[in-house]
Amino acid sequence: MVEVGRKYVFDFDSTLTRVEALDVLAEITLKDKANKNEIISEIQKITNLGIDGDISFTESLERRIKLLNAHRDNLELLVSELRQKISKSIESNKDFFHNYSEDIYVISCGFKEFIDPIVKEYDIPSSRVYANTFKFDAEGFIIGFDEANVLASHNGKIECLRSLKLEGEVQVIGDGYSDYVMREAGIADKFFAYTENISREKATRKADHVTPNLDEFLFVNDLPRKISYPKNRIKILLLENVHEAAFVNLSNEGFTVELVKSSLSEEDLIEKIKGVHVLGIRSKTQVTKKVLDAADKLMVVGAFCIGTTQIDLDNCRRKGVVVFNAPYSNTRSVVELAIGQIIMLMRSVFPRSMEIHSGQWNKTAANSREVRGKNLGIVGYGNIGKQLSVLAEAIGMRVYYYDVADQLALGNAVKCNTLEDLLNVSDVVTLHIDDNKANNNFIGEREINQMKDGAMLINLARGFVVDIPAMVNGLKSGKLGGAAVDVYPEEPGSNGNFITELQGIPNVILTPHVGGSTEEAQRDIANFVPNKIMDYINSGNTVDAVNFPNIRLPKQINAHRFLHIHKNVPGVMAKINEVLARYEMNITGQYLSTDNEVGYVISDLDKEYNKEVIKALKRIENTIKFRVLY
Ligand SMILES: NC(=O)c1ccc[n+]([C@@H]2O[C@H](COP(=O)([O-])OP(=O)(O)OC[C@H]3O[C@@H](n4cnc5c(N)ncnc54)[C@H](O)[C@@H]3O)[C@@H](O)[C@H]2O)c1
Ligand SMILES: O=C(O)CC[C@@H](O)C(=O)O
Repeated sequence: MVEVGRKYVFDFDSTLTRVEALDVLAEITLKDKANKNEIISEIQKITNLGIDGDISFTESLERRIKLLNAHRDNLELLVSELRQKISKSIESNKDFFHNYSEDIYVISCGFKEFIDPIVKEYDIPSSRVYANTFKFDAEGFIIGFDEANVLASHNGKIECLRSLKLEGEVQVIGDGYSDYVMREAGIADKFFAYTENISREKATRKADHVTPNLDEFLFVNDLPRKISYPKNRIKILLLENVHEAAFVNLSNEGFTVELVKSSLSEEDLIEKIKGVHVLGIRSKTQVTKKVLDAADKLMVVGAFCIGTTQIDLDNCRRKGVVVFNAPYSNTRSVVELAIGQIIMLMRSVFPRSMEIHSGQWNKTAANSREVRGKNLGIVGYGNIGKQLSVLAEAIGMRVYYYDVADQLALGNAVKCNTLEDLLNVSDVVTLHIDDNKANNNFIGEREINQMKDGAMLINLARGFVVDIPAMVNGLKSGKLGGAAVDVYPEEPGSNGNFITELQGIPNVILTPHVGGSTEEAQRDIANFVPNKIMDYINSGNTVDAVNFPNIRLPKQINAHRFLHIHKNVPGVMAKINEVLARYEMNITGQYLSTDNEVGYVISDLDKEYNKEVIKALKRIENTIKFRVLY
């Protein structure tokens, strides 16, 4: 045991449990009352006034007990409900209460009738629980409390703790001002404001340390704990207005998350990335070598989109930074937009719409054609190209496709052996090739000339795949009958002014890179990518990482997990096992995956370990990153 003589004084309501017990009791006793909600909110109001010290505690207790109208028989159900409502990190660190039982006290203004049975399961005996007791009438109704108990009076916790005459450093852990006062009175040495369930400004402002969970408390005290590094210490920076569900998902997991609406320039990101463990971006933010060099803590980059060429994937890998993306979430959205654009272009809807906006009625069938029976050329038959193929056939189009990879035709789609074959035959050409830099100016003057006269060109892939001046010439000369462009060689980092040579050309639909920007897609991405991030941080899983050896692992129970990322050179694995053997660690599972440059080894170990083993593992030559999970 680390610190001899230190004493830990815990509050009960909203600290050891996620709730205020009297609120739960109110739910039980008032469940059949018509005005239940009103009474409960009145009780909560009174509870908060008492906790923050705005009314005397005695008054708060008296008023609540009257409103509660509870009976002794209700207490059994209350205890069983409270058992389900132990704070998450208290529950996961039950061993701490077991191992330090002698040094742990509960001082609460709640009631022993429900606190004792709960904390007993955490090895805190009734003799170290200081709390109020109820008074019952002859029929068993709760009619009051023992007024002689110091805890029934204002700031009673001070007197209670004083009377205990505890020796050694006394640390108080609680959510309320009434816990802080013990520190203010000089009887406790430190006050930890416990915010896992509620954050009370009055308590956090005064605290020596704000602890969002027990993991953090154990971490700062260097005490044994369930997870080696508290999640609240993991900083996540989300840029480019990613869907707020991502913020909610990651915050609920306990991480510290910051949301920024726009992308950041390289210079600003270099400044901001310091201390960040996880970076979330979309297509605009460039994660360059310089950014990575400035990133002292970075473990993961989450691309909340499909494309990843904005990220220096190789340098990420070399630095042990794992990159995830969302390869499927927005594909349907892009496909639906493509279908809409095909129809709008073929019917010349935008010129007709522009005319009428400027006060002109031009009812005509010129340049207005059905899509039924027309040839659609899909370039890039991947996740988007294939879905589009199916939907386009469903509205009667004949689909041709071209892909550098050997892709199986869906439905009646016809595979073209060359791009030229596809361009020659298509009434509409739509681009869905990936964001590989080799695709720069993939469609230029030569390719446009290979298209049918008056054919349409759609680019929903990446701006740089089309030579814009060639496209402009094609449109102005009439070679192209129209175009829809969603992506541009240079796109702004945030909303505002934007100039392109394509502006003002008839039958050209311009959208600001919104192919994947639907509520459905963004919400799906905001679940998908955070899940990947959490899985990596919590278990070490790298399944679906775009730049890293993939390992899928079960969550380990009752084991320690060491994650070792190293340069893939001969002998590292042997050295890892040599160190583990030297420290007599028993390996219960070991997983290795490598690529040309990097090796990723996960070792599960079944016993308490000497901290020196960690230093020794970090010292192994060619180590890139090392992390202990639990
Ligand atoms: N506009 C938007 O908002 C938006 C949204 C999502 C995706 N995208 C972009 O759409 C594109 C397609 O996405 P996906 O998920 O279908 O990708 P994918 O990787 O599943 O498919 C791309 C296909 O293109 C093929 N390909 C690559 N280069 C080629 C070339 N030179 N010639 C022929 N085929 C080639 C690949 O073999 C692959 O089959 C990507 O560039 C992506 O970034 C844009
Ligand atoms: O949302 C974005 O910024 C990019 C959308 C799209 O281009 C993608 O790569 O998924």
